[in-house]
Amino acid sequence: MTSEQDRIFSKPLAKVADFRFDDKVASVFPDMISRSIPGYGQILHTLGEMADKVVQPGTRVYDLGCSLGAATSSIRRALADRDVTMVAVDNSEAMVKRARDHLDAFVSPIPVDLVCADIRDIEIENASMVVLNFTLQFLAPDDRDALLAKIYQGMVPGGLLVVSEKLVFSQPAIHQLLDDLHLDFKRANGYSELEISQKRNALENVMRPDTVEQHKARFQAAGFSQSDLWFQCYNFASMVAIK
Ligand SMILES: Nc1ncnc2c1ncn2[C@@H]1O[C@H](C[S@+](CC[C@H]([NH3+])C(=O)[O-])CC(=O)[O-])[C@@H](O)[C@H]1O
Ligand SMILES: O=C(O)C(=O)Cc1ccccc1
Repeated sequence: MTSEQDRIFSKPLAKVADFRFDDKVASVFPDMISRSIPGYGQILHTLGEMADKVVQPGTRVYDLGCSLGAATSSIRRALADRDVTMVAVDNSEAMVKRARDHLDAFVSPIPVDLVCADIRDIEIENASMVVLNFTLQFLAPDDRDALLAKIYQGMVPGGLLVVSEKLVFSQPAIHQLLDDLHLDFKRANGYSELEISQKRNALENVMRPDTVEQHKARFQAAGFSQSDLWFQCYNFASMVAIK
């Protein structure tokens, strides 16, 4: 369960391949994500606090695109001995393999059904909380509406959906400013210009962020009666939607 420093893009690459959640990425993931996403730790902590308020007994909590299970762990810790089942899903075998060890390291009576599957293919049932923590942006844009509709259908009344994402902005000067601040955040966390630009190229075809307006319209189209932003740092945000 050792986690190393992310140096994946530190050497010049002849050709930058599309970013994949493979073994190499999984082995450095905690370091990579905490040095890349401003507010990541704060968001994880708050997911636990939100769970404490909204999760209903006898229901399920879903963590979709769970990677190593960081959001699941935070929520599971906060829920202590509540009568709930957690379902954590990721389609990267490398991630799921390691997630098991991370989850086993914390003793809890709350069972976690850890599934290696595409979140577009799984059933969602009896959910009082669903988390998409930086996952929706990796889905083909055309598949996003259907996923949200499926989540809505599988939730109990009063259930909470949390969606954290990188954002883009329709106003170009705002976009530039917030993107620059994010790049400074990565520099301050020790990433070189080469690492930053090669990773950016690798993500170009794989991660397609939406505007906050697109997210809000999607929540509404899926049926959610209320939604809003609860956290933003630069071009990274987390939103809540309530059934
Ligand atoms: N269609 C899909 N089906 C299942 N999993 C998918 C799919 N597409 C992508 N993934 C998975 O979504 C995760 C996105 S990372 C989430 C961080 C985590 N939530 C965290 O709170 O630490 C975010 C990031 O790296 O920026 C990866 O593990 C992918 O394998
Ligand atoms: O690194 C970045 O610039 C990102 O936008 C976020 C990210 C973090 C971890 C894996 C993939 C993307």
